[in-house]
Amino acid sequence: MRGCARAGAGLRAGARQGGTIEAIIHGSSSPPAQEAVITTSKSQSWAYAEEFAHEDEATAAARSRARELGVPAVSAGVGSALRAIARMVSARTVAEVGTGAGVSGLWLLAGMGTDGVLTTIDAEPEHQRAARESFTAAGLKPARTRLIGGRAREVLPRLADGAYDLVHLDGDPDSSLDDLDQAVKLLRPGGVLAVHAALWRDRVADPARRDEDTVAMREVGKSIRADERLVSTLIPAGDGLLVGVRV
Ligand SMILES: C[S@@+](CC[C@H](N)C(=O)[O-])C[C@H]1O[C@@H](n2cnc3c(N)ncnc32)[C@H](O)[C@@H]1O
Repeated sequence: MRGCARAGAGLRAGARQGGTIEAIIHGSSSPPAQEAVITTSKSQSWAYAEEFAHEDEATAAARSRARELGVPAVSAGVGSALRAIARMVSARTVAEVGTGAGVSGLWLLAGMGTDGVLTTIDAEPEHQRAARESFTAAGLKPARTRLIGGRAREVLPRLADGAYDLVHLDGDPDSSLDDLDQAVKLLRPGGVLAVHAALWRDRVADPARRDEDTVAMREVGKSIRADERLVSTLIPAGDGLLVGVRV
C-alpha cells in the first residue's frame, strides 16, 4: 500500500513537470517491485527482452536481406509478440501491410497453423522479391503466402470484411493512420489488429516532437484507444506494438 502511494507520488511529480518520461524515472536500480514502474535499468531490461526472443536462421537471413535493401524490419521482440498473438487467436488468415523483406511475415507464419495463409501487401516490387526469397528459403509452400503489390489504400478494400484473424499494419505512419478503419473491418470478432512502430523511433512519447510521421503515429494510438470496436494495449517491445482485439 505504502509502495503504491510512493509510486503515485512519482507519477504526480511527472505530471507537474510536463509528464516527461524522465520525470517519472526512479533513481534506484533496485526499488521494491511494486514501485518499479520505470527505473534507470529499464533500457537493460528492454535489451534483455529483445535478446530473450530467439530468431531462427531463416528469419535472420530475411533480416540480412532487409538490411541490404535498407528496409526496416520488426525487432525479434516484436516478431515473437506477433508470433504469440497469431498462436493465441489460432490464426489461419492474416493480412499485413508492409511486407518488407519478410521478417514480420516469417514470425507471423511461425505462429499460424500449418494451413494458415499470410496475405501481405507492399508497394515496392523489390521488397516483395526479397520477401519471396525469404519465404522460399524458409521452406514455406507457395500456397501459404499471398503477396500483393500495390498501395494499401487500394488493396485493403478488395479483401473480405470480417475474414481475418489478425491484421498487421507496418507501412508508413500516414498509411497506418489512413488504413486503420479498413483494417478493423477486415477482422472477425475476437481477431487482433497489431500496428508496428507505435512508438516511432522513440518520438511519440515526446510531446516536443511534431514531425509528420510522429504526429501520424500519435494519432494512430489515440484512434485505436478511442475505438469502441477494439480493446487495446500498447506493448513497448522494440519500436512499439499497438494491439487491439476486435469486440
Ligand atoms: C517497415 S517496412 C516493413 C517491414 C516488415 N513488416 C518486416 O518486419 O519485415 C515498411 C514497408 O511498407 C511498405 N509500404 C509503406 N507504405 C505503404 C503503403 N501505403 N502501401 C503498401 N506498402 C507500403 C514499404 O515499401 C516497406 O517495404
